[in-house]
Amino acid sequence: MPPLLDVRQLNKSFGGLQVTRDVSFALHPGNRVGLIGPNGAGKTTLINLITGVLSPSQGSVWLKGEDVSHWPQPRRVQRGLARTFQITQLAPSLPIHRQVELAIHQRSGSVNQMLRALDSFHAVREEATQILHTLRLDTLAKRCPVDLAYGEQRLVEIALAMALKPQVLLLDEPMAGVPSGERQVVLEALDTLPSDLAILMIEHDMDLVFNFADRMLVLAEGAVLAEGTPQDIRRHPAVRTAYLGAEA
Ligand SMILES: Nc1ncnc2c1ncn2[C@@H]1O[C@H](COP(=O)(O)OP(=O)(O)OP(=O)(O)O)[C@@H](O)[C@H]1O
Repeated sequence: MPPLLDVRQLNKSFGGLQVTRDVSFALHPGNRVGLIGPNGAGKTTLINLITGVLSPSQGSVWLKGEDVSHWPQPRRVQRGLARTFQITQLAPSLPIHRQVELAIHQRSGSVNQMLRALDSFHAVREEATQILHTLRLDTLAKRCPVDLAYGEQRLVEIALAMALKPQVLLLDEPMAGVPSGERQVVLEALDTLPSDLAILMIEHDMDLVFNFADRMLVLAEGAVLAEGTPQDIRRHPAVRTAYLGAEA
């Protein structure tokens, strides 16, 4: 079976500045891969190339055996790719259950259909309830993001991504801005994600990413500096010098 996500020798330049250099890696069902690198290493650019915000200068992106390098973002979502964002993108005053329902409607293409069987609305409601339950957000279903703690808002972002039924999930700094008292809730929710989902996590919180990932990818100056198990990466001399420094 082809990988769920296959990134092949990706290169991206902005004018004379090359920010992605020959990056290749693959994700298979159940993989938990951590993507780390110093500021400006090219992590966000790589995510943008994978999701279709940017087109590669060279190289290609494959989803389930199909070259999607020039597909628009929504078509990549339909093929099983979802992402969360570094900064929360939630509608502040819409109850979270509604937001998840809307994402499900969007996935199933029914958001613009005026005449629909009541049954299908019921099914969407049930599915939204299930997603919120899995992420332990059931008690907050009727609340709006504006009334939630920041860590809870990050979980709603993950719920919205899960409503797209992805096979590959890109988590862009899920802990960004989450106060220490709320981190455990986020950690526990990440553990509830389906085991066959392939996840690529960008995260500056080293403890989190090293615990979460079974494989690490280290970017430096746009290129893959090292790849391996978290244990290998902690010991890797070039990574220690270039990135982890005193933290290693
Ligand atoms: N649209 C653009 N035009 C020109 N240069 C860009 C553009 N987007 C990113 N860059 C440059 O590409 C390099 C990589 O940026 P990128 O945001 O991908 O890094 P990053 O690893 O995500 O950094 P951070 O951890 O700070 O978010 C940086 O030098 C940045 O200034």
